[in-house]
Amino acid sequence: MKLKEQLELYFVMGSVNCDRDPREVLTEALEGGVTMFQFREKGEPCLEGEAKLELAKDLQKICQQFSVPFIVNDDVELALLLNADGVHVGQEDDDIEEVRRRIGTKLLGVSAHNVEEAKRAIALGADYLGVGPMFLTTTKADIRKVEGPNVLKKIRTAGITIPLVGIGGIKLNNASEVIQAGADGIAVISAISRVPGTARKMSNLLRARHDPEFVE
Ligand SMILES: Cc1ncsc1CCOP(=O)(O)O
Ligand SMILES: C=C1C=NC(C)=NC1=N
Repeated sequence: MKLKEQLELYFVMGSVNCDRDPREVLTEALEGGVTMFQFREKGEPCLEGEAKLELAKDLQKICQQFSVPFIVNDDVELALLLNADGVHVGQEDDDIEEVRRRIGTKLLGVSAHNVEEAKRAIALGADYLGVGPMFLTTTKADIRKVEGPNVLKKIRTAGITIPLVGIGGIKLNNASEVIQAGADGIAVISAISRVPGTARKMSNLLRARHDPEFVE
């Protein structure tokens, strides 16, 4: 399966984003049609050390049962220890070239906020970009200015064809807007982690656009 297809419904989550056992939340999300998963253990009070490692191992096993890629946010050490399928880093995180050197051919996702950051990430070896925040969100404390889906159009107009997901405040009622603006998929935290059944609804919505009689 091509990376653009794998990025269609990208669930990002950590224990902080869950009101119940993250293992149950992930299993239900994967049953609902999530196509890629990122373990992002951030915020207050996030797990560390042994507890973080144990949860990561369990979530990776669940992804393997569904043959869905398991990506680790920021923690390159953990990604290598688990032989994860890839890492996702921010523009400011460890220098992107250094991360690429350490992970070899594993997937490298980089956050980008505008065209200039998108170009920089690509030059440094990104395989896909996470662009946002698309809409207002309280899930991430230190979000940059909300540029909206328009920034996706600008990136595509700049001739950038790399696989892209939008992220930030994406819900069932605004997901289509992100795709129409040029994203290959959507990256979602709370809409899926806190509301059972949302993954299935988003999956159906996203897949419908490939149906022949689909009219936008
Ligand atoms: C990690 C991240 N990066 C930009 S916004 C965001 C949080 C997205 O969370 P939610 O899907 O709950 O709005
Ligand atoms: C900040 C982020 C942006 N995009 C993605 C896919 N994941 C992230 N953690």
